Amino acid sequence: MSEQSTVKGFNTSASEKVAMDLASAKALEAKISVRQKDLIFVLFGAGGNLASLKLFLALFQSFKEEKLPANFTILAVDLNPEMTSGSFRGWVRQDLLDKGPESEEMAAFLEHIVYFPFNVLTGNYQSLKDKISGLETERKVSPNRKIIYFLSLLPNLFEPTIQGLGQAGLLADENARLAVEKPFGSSLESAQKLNAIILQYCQESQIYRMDHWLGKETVQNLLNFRFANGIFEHLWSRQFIDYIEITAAETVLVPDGRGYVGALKDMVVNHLFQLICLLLMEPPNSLSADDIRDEKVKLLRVLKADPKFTIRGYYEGYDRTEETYIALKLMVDNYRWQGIPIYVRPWKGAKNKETEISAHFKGVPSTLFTAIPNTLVLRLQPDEAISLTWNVKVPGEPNNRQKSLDFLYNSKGGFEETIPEAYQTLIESMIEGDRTLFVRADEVEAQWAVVMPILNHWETLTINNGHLSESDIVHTYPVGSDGPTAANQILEPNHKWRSL
Ligand SMILES: NC(=O)C1=CN([C@@H]2O[C@H](COP(=O)(O)OP(=O)(O)OC[C@H]3O[C@@H](n4cnc5c(N)ncnc54)[C@H](OP(=O)(O)O)[C@@H]3O)[C@@H](O)[C@H]2O)C=CC1
Ligand SMILES: O=C1O[C@H](COP(=O)(O)O)[C@@H](O)[C@H](O)[C@H]1O
Repeated sequence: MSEQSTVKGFNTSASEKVAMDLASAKALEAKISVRQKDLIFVLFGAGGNLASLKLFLALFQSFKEEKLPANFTILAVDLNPEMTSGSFRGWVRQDLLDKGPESEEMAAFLEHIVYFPFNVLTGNYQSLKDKISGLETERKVSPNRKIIYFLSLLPNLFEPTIQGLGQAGLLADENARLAVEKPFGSSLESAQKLNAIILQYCQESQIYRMDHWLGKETVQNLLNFRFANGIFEHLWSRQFIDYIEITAAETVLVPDGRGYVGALKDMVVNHLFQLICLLLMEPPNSLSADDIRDEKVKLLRVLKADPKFTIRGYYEGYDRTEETYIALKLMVDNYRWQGIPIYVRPWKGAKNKETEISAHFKGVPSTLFTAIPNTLVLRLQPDEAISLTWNVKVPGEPNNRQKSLDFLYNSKGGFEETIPEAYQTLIESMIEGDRTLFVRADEVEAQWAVVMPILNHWETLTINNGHLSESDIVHTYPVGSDGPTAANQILEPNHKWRSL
């Protein structure tokens, strides 16, 4: 009989324990190897929103958890020529204090930041190169250090920056990595152009295209949910599922700043398509970055959008043109999913922030019971959870009542671990050189190809011909609502949006 011990409430056999010990030893080995290789993290747009909201916090958290190399420097690049390393550190310090308590590690972390004023459009990249060489000497950085160029810039600055870095020879270095924030282009053509420019100067293996949703634990958990549990995968097809619904409701309104591109380009062509891929793709041959991405691309190539099944909206009081709401009916033209609608609807100005996937199962034949079909809800944020509705007999009555069986992804569900911020996970993966959570060039292009029929159709619309169909009108909706009611028109009979 095998020796049993209890780990977090589960019985664990000796062989399972050995496997767990080996996994922890491997993780420790990876951590040690990351800490031993020096790092220069060149952050373009270091004074911007994303840096302030997420990036410095993520870097600081990794620093506290000793997941950054012992010798690392953050070269913070931004426009302001008045700023010095001292004043910039003060800005970052205040930013961190706005989000959490003072801690003894903060001063030590800030010492690793050096500010460099540089205009990516007009600057001389040789001066950036010299700055980096100077830091390497000053800070005794080893010649085989890693260097990450992280473009936290508005998209119109990606191409000139990559060209500048490339022409200065900064990307030719085999230890150089390039991280590019979304959006990757604004159409298939522009995405192809951006990819071509990137690939002119780098190998695909050096590139980390960021979609921060891939760093979310609940998004990663989609693979575990599907491929580590025997029960659902057998039901995961057109035979048992009636339709799938993805809701991404945000309370925030469109920020005043620049760069909002509308719900389709901002949310669907990256975050929501990534969810759809992980949810519907075939099992990958392995968990390697390329095996997973191969399956995602295969799925994207059969994902179909139709402008006729699209509803656009913007919230009342909005004074710009890009839609703040979109609802789409998508179809997957393959053996497993043919005929099953995938409805998606992201919007801003919702009552609550909620991101969830609902798989609505087919009902039972109605000869014995009247029952509500089962729904499996994967709740990605906030209050991460998995919930299954089922029908149960009401005591003393012949009827059924719908109940739900809930698993909470927190301490109540048996997880004491804190869920890391997506950007922390992504930055650590990038340092380790693991590209699983990043988007490949062909994946980006396949994503854009799905929505091109919609974008092309929108281009051809003449707004004032008086005969616009529902799918061509941009509907309004009140802030705090579930979006325009016109979204019901793209649903097939007996399908319903879940109410929030
Ligand atoms: N904010 C967010 O929550 C998210 C953002 N993203 C993506 O991250 C990227 C950055 O977004 P965000 O931080 O919001 O943008 P911001 O405009 O806030 O930040 C960009 C920074 O770059 C600076 N900058 C502008 N022009 C130049 C230049 N020519 N040379 C050097 N620096 C320059 C800006 O300075 P100045 O302000 O003085 O112009 C600013 O500090 C975008 O691609 C966005 O789509 C992705 C996910 C979420
Ligand atoms: O990339 C983006 O994502 C956010 C939503 O991300 P979340 O982590 O807060 O769920 C969205 O508000 C923003 O418009 C978009 O660019």
